Amino acid sequence: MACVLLFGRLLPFSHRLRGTSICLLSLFLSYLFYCALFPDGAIMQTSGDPTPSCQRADGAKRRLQKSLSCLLPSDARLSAVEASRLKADQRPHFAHHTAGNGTPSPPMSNLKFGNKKLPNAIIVGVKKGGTRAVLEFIRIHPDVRAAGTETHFFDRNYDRGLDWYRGLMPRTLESQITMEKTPSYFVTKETPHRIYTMSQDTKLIVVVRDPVTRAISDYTQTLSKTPDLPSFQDLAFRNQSLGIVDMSWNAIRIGLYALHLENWLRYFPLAQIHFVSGERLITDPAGEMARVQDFLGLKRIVTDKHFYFNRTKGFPCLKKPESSGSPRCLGKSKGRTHVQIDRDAIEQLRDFYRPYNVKFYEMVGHDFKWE
Ligand SMILES: Nc1ncnc2c1ncn2[C@@H]1O[C@H](COP(=O)(O)OS(=O)(=O)O)[C@@H](OP(=O)(O)O)[C@H]1O
Repeated sequence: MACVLLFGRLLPFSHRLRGTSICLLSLFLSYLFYCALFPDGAIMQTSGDPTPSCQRADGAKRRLQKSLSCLLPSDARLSAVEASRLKADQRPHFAHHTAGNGTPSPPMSNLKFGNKKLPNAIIVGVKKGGTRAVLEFIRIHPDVRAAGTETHFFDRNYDRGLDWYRGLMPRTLESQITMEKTPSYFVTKETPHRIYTMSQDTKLIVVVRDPVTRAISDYTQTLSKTPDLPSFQDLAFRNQSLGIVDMSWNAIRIGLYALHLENWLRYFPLAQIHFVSGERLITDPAGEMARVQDFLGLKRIVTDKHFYFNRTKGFPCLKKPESSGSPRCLGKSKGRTHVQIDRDAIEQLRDFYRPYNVKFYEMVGHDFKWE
């Protein structure tokens, strides 16, 4: 427009006519060029996000993927690979998603930004079973978003209310499921009823591990924080020569899986609880994660191509993601060298746990072979 006015002032009419035509033609060509570059209006969507990586447009396909991920707040942002998977797999995994949680369905306009929702699935235990590994492995699935830290809502923070709890959750798209993990839930008496009150459709995951190894792992962790702790044997036995185990010691009590499970089965059917083998999670993480994905109604996207065995750590770690970053192993507090416990004490504990383990195998219909 400025161009037309300028010509109008400076040039005679015939020149003006020609100048105006050139001006209009160049405007028209610019418009055509713009349309060819941004055929889907993606530029409108991404322009709201000042992140440089979101403004880059290199290729129509990649731009489409990016436009989806750029719509999310940074904590909910997906990699381009995840975004394309998400588009390909938009089926609802949890029919009860919203109604079951008492969370109203968000209006369509909110979908692109995601909403904080109460969890659909919770890893409820057990402490030192491998809960962090399961959470970190499942959350690479594009249809899963998880609270990073343990919320302890149903045991320590219940008085804060469900809105507080929901506030701790990441934003999710309607097709994504929300998860959290707090291992102490499994042994807290009130928790099953409280989760049931939130939603009786909540899916529960329990990572179980040989209770003797679990107890030693638990003790090793406490010792690392409290160096003057009494010996493992002093805590584990009321009278070691008589083989009387102290069931009131938490590290022992947590391993009585059959007893704790009874409490959960008062509220949830067995089919709604999935048990992950803590041992197989280390030897075959992809196999265990395939079962977790099936249980959650997710497409099997986390597979053996995501893992490698890190010899230094002695555990499976996550490979470098396609987009960026470096290979990821769990932190130093996962996979500690255990305190040496004498063989007799271990045998005594095995004898102690055997009937509880057998009962547990019967209850869940699976032999975990903790011998
Ligand atoms: N991939 C991988 N990397 C590291 N560690 C792994 C992994 N998979 C399972 N584990 C086992 O997880 C144990 C810790 O369990 P949790 O994460 O449930 O511990 S906690 O309750 O949250 O403190 C931890 O126990 P310790 O070996 O006794 O430290 C590990 O044996």
